[in-house]
Amino acid sequence: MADLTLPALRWAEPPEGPVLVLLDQTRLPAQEVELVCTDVPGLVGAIRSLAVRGAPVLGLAGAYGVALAAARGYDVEEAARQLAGARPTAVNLGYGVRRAREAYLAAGGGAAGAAAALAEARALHREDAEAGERLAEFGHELLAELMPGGGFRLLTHCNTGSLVSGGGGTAFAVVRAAHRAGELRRLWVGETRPLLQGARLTAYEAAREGMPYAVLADGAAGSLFAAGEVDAVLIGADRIAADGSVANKVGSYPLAVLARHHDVPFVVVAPVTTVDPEAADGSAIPVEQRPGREVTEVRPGVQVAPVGAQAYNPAFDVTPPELVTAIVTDLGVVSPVDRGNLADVCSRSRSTKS
Ligand SMILES: CSC[C@@H](O)[C@@H](O)C(=O)COP(=O)(O)O
Repeated sequence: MADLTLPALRWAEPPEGPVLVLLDQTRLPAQEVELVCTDVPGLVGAIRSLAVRGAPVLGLAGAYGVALAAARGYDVEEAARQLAGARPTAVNLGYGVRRAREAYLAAGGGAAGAAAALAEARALHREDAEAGERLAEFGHELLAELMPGGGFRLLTHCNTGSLVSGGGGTAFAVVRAAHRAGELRRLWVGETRPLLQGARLTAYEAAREGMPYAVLADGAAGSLFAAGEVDAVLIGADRIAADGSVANKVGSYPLAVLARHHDVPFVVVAPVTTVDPEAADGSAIPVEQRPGREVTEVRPGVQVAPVGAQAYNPAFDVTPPELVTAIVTDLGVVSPVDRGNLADVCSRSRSTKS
């Protein structure tokens, strides 16, 4: 099977010095353009503008960002602080920064520290790709248990494919596994207002894979459920609290409510690096508020609301554990209402992070 995954980022060492090369996700699907980051402010800007986005790959960007700062002789502590603060919700960003920074310090800084930070970023990259393979396997098995016989009609939100990871992604990796097994009847792709990660990015990845997919306006999800057209919802996560509350792209929570009303499984797919055992519940998860113009404009400079309109633009919402059927992690599938089980995953996650 051809490898259709897209490298969201890569480290390169041209003669002018090391760089982090990003596939600029703000330009997809119209253009496949690379964005070359030579310094930390450039990378922080790319993270904030969503040129690179999605929880696991933010962890990689953070780790490579520390390696970049170290390799180019910048102040690594300041770089780590700026990178970790670039976006607040995805716990993976701080995790990636921390791992590379600790490797740098443990090697004594300088050139040895720079080499250690890069080696750590590369290790995280490999681990994330491996985690994606396990997510696909466990998630695919879960689909077969929930809906024996295949022919799945799956609804997803935002973008969770290879653009968000060092490998095949999270929820989209499960969809891909079902598709490759000939079991995907339809992938419903929520457009994901306001920045359209579903319509622009998930549809782009689905098209590359030759999946039977259709894009819907977010507001059309209700009538789609009512028509009995959805067998399961599969989404990713930016941070999962210890009680199983799931922060993900805004619009996920309404889908969970709809899924419960229509008795449809609502499944979250995320590596354990996305579990934050220090967040006791959803109220402890910081939700990023983004500029109102993302809502009042259809694209930069093209206003759809009256000039001066106020806007409410949280980037994420939090789904309470009682609405989540299952969380597929790379260590296994857990039910968030079974607290003991999730606590066990959290503690295994903690030991792999230390
Ligand atoms: C593994 S992908 C899970 C989430 O990171 C994804 O669904 C999401 O909400 C990304 O939001 P974004 O604002 O595009 O970074």
